[in-house]
Amino acid sequence: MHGLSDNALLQKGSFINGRWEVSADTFEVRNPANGQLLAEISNHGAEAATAAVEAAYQAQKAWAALPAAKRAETLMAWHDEMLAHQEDLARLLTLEQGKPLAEARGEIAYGASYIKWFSEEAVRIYGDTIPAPSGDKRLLVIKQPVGVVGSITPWNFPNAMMVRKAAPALAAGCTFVAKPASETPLSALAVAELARRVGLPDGVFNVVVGTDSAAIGKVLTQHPKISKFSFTGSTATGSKLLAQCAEGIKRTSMELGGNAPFIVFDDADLDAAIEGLMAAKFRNAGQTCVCSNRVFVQQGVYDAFAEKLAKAVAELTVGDGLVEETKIGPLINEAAVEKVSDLVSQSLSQGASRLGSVSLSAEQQARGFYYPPTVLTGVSNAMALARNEIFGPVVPLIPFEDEADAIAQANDSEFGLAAYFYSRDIGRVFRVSEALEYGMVAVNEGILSNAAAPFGGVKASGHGREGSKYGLDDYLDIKYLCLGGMDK
Ligand SMILES: NC(=O)c1ccc[n+]([C@@H]2O[C@H](COP(=O)([O-])OP(=O)(O)OC[C@H]3O[C@@H](n4cnc5c(N)ncnc54)[C@H](O)[C@@H]3O)[C@@H](O)[C@H]2O)c1
Ligand SMILES: O=C[C@H](O)CS(=O)(=O)O
Repeated sequence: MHGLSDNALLQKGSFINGRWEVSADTFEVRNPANGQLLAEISNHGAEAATAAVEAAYQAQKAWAALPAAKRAETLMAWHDEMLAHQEDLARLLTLEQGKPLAEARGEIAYGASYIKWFSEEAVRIYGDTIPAPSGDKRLLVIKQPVGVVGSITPWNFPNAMMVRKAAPALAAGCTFVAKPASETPLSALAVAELARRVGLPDGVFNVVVGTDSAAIGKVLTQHPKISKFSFTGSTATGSKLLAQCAEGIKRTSMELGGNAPFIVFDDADLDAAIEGLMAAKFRNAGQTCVCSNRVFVQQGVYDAFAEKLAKAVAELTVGDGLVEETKIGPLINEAAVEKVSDLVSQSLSQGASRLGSVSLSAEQQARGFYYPPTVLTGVSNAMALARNEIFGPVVPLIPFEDEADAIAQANDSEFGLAAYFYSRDIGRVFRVSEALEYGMVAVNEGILSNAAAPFGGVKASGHGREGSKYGLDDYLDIKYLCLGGMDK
């Protein structure tokens, strides 16, 4: 079915306590490229989420008591299975989310790299001894898993966003209850099937699927046996869920929305900047949290850069992600197309101009949720495209005068996730990197994400870090031990 080699990877129920649970009530998953029905998935809610949390709680102490090397071994087996089934996982991902197959393959490898990274970190959860203030004491610090983790993730990276949380959680000795987006549950369920095959103990990793995200979310943010909630999604939803977590003083990680500036100084290598922008903007048809959202170009190179960019964008092929030549797949749904269209219309009415665009075929206009890659010039930081996360293949070009102007405009946003700039001046590289109010800054580079790096934002883009040596801290509690009477 659906061209899979291993049809058992297409699961349709929730994965709770090591078992597949199905319900008569179902919801549809459809291909955004053509509306094809892919599967009817069990529509679970609060009851299933509660059962998953209880199972995770029962499993957590035994999982944490395993030697870290044993947890690491199981995680690596999970990693190996993901790569062994990379093609099927990528195909499922493209079918339900729409991104080109090559990008989907990349997402599977990216997700697996977090499992590998944290299988290696699992055996390096060190504590401290602290010089005591008096001879009768010894001071120690140990780190312990926070407990049961609830997780909710978005549709744009349906494999990697969930795995990027599960890997450190399980490595730390926590257990995990995930709710994927109902637009794209198949990828999460396939990962759960691989977890079952490698022998993750029952209850350690659970996936609950359903359309009543609020009901499931209430359990994952407020159940007494939930210790930590980790969310990736929009800032609006993150804010709601953070408030729900506050009632029970849950630990949280929030990976939220972005509005990335991409700054091209007049001393930049323009061809390198074009290459970097094409990567930073058009990945997943512009539907990533770190996509460049506002492109600031210094006046002296504005026209030359705009001309080069228009040529590069005109080469982009739009189509079904399963077609190897496709570079730009569909957006996730009709509402996403309408949102991008509205932002472009508003900005044009506010004075922007359309420099270039790619034509959609009659079929693409009739079926699927396609939006043509588009370049707009004469945009200002006050226009709708600059004030909102576009989440589509649209590039607004905004001119700037000098370094101070670029920094001021780039920082004029409530978001603070990723920022990019191109300059060959080492003094400018340090001045601008330090002045930008973002959690991540890429210099002369368009792709900054990898498992070794601390991924996360500041301001309305959230808190916490995923990946890197810092990533485990989000799933560990620090315990201070004070040993007295040591002089007797
Ligand atoms: N910072 C990051 O790492 C990162 C990564 C990917 C996406 N994002 C952000 O996610 C957004 C796009 O994803 P989206 O449209 O799916 O976001 P969204 O916030 O609408 O949905 C995210 C998840 O939250 C669930 N959800 C929605 N409302 C809920 C509620 N009231 N209670 C519980 N769960 C609820 C959804 O079902 C989905 O699983 C963009 O803003 C993007 O920037 C951020
Ligand atoms: O959309 C958000 C993802 O975190 C993007 S990335 O693949 O991690 O760069």
